[in-house]
Amino acid sequence: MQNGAETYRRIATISAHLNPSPSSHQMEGGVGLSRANCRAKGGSPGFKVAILGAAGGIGQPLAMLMKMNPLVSVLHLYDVANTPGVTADISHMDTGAVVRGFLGPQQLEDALTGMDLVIIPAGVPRKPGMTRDDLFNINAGIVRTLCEGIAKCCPKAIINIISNPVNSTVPIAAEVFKRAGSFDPRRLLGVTMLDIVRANTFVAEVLGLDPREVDVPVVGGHAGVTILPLLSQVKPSCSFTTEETEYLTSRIQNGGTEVVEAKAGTGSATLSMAYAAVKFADACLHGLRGDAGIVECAFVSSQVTELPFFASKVRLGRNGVEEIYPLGPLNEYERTGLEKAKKELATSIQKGVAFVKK
Ligand SMILES: NC(=O)c1ccc[n+]([C@@H]2O[C@H](COP(=O)([O-])OP(=O)(O)OC[C@H]3O[C@@H](n4cnc5c(N)ncnc54)[C@H](O)[C@@H]3O)[C@@H](O)[C@H]2O)c1
Ligand SMILES: O=C(O)C[C@H](O)C(=O)O
Repeated sequence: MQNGAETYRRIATISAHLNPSPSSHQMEGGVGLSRANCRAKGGSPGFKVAILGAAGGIGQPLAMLMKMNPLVSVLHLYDVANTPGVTADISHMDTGAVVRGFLGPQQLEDALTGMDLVIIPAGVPRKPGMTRDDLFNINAGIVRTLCEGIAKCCPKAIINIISNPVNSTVPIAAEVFKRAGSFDPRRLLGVTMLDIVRANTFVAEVLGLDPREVDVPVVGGHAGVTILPLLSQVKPSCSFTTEETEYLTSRIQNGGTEVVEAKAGTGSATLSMAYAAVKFADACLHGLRGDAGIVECAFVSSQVTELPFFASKVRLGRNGVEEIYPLGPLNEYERTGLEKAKKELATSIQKGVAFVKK
């Protein structure tokens, strides 16, 4: 038997579906706001997550996978195009998270207010022949604007930056937050998880193992020689010939280009990236929840080297990055790689900082 409140909830749901507010571009599963409020009040406890660039090649599968994450209670999908369709589609999945869509800059603040975690895959991808740095001119401005919104509306949120070039967009975000007086280095993380996912896969192939059993630390940054796999620290413990080391290092460093070339002008990695982004976001949410022993590699504000940002293993907790681990013992091949990585990283970091300061 239905009680009065339940009957009211059902009538409100049906009426919202039949009479969506024509003045509102903000979408609750494509049907209007009253249903959103109704469901959100009764919704399961969990974290509020926003995806900025949610209608893109990464954004869509990422939104789908986050809708399946039991730690997420509210999922905000923001883009400058196509969010109504993506929101309507994803909202029909019978999982716990309430989905709301936001379209265009006027709705950015609504999309961000109250968020615990903001994931940013907004921006243009590479075409064959381009470097990630070639994306700087367009993506730098996009990341700056989105981070200005974050500084205003959810300055305590954990930020996962996917937009390339990560080696510059993370420093851009940091400068924006510093200017706003809200920079907390623990809460800003560049997503390098795809490098780890690839490294685990390629190393497992060489070793004849299940990739789920393999753990390869990848440090430095997220472009070319700045992607530095530490093959001497692979778990389970193993060794590689010089030929294997060179093959694996090159394949891991060029994994993104391998996909860009295979996609022949239609974009870069989207599905494996969405998988990696969710793996990383899920680790951040487990940290936020207070789970112990959550360790992943990420590109963060760091003192592991003389550079202000560097990717290495970090422990995630209630405040984001709780601890940054040193690189551990490196062999001669890795030490040479580290010097090359640092040289390129220094330039990319400086370029990002200068972009906001100019
Ligand atoms: N960190 C990594 O490992 C990694 C991996 C793959 C791709 N990427 C990067 O992720 C970015 C997105 O790739 P994609 O394949 O999803 O591209 P895409 O073009 O398919 O999607 C990008 C989305 O961003 C949206 N967008 C553009 N400007 C925006 C703004 N101002 N605010 C909000 N949304 C905006 C677009 O409308 C589009 O929906 C690229 O920069 C790519 O290089 C990073
Ligand atoms: O390679 C790209 O441009 C996208 C991304 O950074 C990747 O590593 O796949």
